[in-house]
Amino acid sequence: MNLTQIWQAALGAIQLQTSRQDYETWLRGTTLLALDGGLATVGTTSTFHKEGLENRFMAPVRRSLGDVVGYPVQVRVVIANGTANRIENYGPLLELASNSEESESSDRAVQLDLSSAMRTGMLNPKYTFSRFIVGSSNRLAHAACLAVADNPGQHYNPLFLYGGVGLGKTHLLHAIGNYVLDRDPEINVLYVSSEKFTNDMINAIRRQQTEEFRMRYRNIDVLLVDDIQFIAGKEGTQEEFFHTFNTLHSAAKHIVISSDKPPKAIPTLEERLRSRFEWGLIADIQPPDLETRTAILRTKGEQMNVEIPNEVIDFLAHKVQSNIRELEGSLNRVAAFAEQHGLPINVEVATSALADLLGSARRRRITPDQVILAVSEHFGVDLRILQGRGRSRNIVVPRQVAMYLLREETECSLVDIGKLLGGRDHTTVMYGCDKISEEINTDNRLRNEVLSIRERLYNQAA
Ligand SMILES: Nc1ncnc2c1ncn2[C@@H]1O[C@H](COP(=O)(O)OP(=O)(O)OP(=O)(O)O)[C@@H](O)[C@H]1O
Repeated sequence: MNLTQIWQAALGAIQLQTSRQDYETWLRGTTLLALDGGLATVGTTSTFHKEGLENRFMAPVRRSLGDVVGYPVQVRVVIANGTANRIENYGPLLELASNSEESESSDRAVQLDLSSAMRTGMLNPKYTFSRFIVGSSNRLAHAACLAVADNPGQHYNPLFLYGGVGLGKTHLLHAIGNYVLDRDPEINVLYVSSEKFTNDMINAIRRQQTEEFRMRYRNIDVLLVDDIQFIAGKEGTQEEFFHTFNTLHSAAKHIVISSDKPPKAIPTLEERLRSRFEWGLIADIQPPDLETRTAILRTKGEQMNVEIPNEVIDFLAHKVQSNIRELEGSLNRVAAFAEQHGLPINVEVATSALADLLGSARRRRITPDQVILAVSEHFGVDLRILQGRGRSRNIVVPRQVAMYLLREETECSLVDIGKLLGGRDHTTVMYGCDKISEEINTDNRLRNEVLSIRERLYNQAA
């Protein structure tokens, strides 16, 4: 076995003993760099991750590695950049991303000279690359946007960004526009939401100005379209956008599109548009990890010129996990609350300022029994059958949904889940979790079932 294979095998064993969140945060981006005379060198991405691994995971890492190689090993952790496999596949992009000094200085220029933003009339001068914190959740999207901004019309055309609410899609679209204009004010950049595109088109038809509308949209060098999912189901808009897309693309003009889901998962999107959206590069933005949330809070605090103690940053970063807009909002709220009441910023004050938000976070303390019961009631499947050995078809999906929700909503490991659901093997559990997690992207009915069980769980625990 080579180092990668040894590490994959060891990680597989560690994954069984840790919660999903811990695995994703501390172990996923690591690599085995060397194994020499019983000393294993494990690479991770930051001091923060190194300390986390050393403090919490040395025993399982040593044990699992020892089991794989068949002799006892000592482990040391080092910081090695670019360890995540997914990222290594994008070497040229990363080079650009790490070499972004130039973009930072030009971003500063954009902030000082607001005139370029005024000229376009719609770019937010604060949404620049230098104000965008990069972490494992958005590294690919950021690197791809920087590559496009550096050479519009060249690679990754179209660039399709997708991700959940408040994760930075709009910020990145504006950052491309700001960067491009800062370098060359003559370039014709247009940022538009798909709703605005639709309204412009409807107005043009009403006023019999469709030629002007087409001229406007088809003479652009860099077209940035936000929230394309709203175009779904609107046949006339899709038709018009299809022609706009073709005209721009064939003239080597750049198109960057954002959406809350990948092209395949946008319902009622015409096939010819879907396939075009897949021509270039599709990059996702995931919810930020703890390290990125911490960095965002630190930077926002500095930008607000307010000193935020580390324990408050840590507190907020743990409480608000899935939406950067909410993360920023919580920081603003704490600062405003402290100022309003003449109090210092500390964890106690933050707890008071965010009382309602923390109420909703408490809801998330869900037990495995609650999950199994909620799934059983939702699908009308007897608890004993759900937790039994039977494999009839009508049980398989509810049981896989239970596996998925136990993995997502509780601290259960794959092995624990297997025990709860009829003494199943961890690979069966992993297969079930992966299957549901993929299918809810494309199967609306299943997604709604999972959402409604989740809602029931959150309401119960509130
Ligand atoms: N990586 C980041 N670094 C710094 N700030 C960020 C980052 N990601 C998002 N933000 C900030 O979070 C807020 C929400 O981001 P944005 O509006 O770009 O999200 P979005 O993905 O477009 O959301 P929506 O789906 O609601 O349109 C903005 O103020 C943005 O500046």
